[in-house]
Amino acid sequence: MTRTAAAPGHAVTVRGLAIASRAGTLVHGVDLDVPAGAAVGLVGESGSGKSLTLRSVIGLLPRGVEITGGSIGVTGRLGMVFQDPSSALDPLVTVGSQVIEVCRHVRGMTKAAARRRALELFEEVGIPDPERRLRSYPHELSGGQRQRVVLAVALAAEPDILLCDEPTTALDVTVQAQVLALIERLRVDRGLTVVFVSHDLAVVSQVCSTVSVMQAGRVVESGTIDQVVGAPQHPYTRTLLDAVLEIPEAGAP
Ligand SMILES: Nc1ncnc2c1ncn2[C@@H]1O[C@H](COP(=O)(O)OP(=O)(O)OP(=O)(O)O)[C@@H](O)[C@H]1O
Repeated sequence: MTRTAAAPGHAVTVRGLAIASRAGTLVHGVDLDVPAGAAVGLVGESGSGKSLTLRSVIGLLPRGVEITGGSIGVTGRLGMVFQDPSSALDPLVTVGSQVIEVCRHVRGMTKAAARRRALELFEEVGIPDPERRLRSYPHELSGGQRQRVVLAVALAAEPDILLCDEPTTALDVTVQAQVLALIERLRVDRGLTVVFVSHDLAVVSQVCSTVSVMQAGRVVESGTIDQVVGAPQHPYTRTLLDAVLEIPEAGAP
């Protein structure tokens, strides 16, 4: 496996990525192009290889799973947001300290500067009463607020590229929409590049301009959201779309 810079104008370029465990190949020759500043989705059912593909970009594969072929190009600093905000945060440390730690150790700030920065980051991600919230423990916050804290922790390292693995799946629908809107605002305001993994094509459509559909470790279709949702070419994409269309609209009879 070779690690290089991304292709010109891109934040991430993956070519022919193969990932395997002792049991066999899990991801087969995946290509992915993520233009700088864009939001690109990876969608597919559980086990299709989305998470392993995303994790290989940041070099965080589980034990016993390794990259066996291909190349990954990255230009910029990477940050990652996981599905479950509870496991991403230390339950015994105040949420403010968790952001301050990153500012101090990754950005080399003094304690006072790191605290000021943590306050700014809490404001940026829309945590109400941020001064007081800095002193809260994770269990004292709602799921949506915890995921905002997780975003603040990720942003504290000043990433250029945010890798999101099902960041809203554990949240109820209204809160999910708020967190998706926040990710979109952060992308626009900060010029972040976003790679967004979800099993839900509707969620990906809210954040991303292009999407790759994965099935059984392969990309079976990719294109703009309009192309993939409007005129799906692969039968598996149609199955994913049908699953979305079966969900009744809120307030529908
Ligand atoms: N630690 C591991 N050891 C062995 N196989 C694994 C490991 N993690 C994942 N796999 C296998 O790799 C394949 C792809 O998993 P991956 O987590 O990328 O799928 P996914 O599409 O992200 O699904 P999910 O949303 O459930 O995480 C699956 O068949 C899974 O069983």
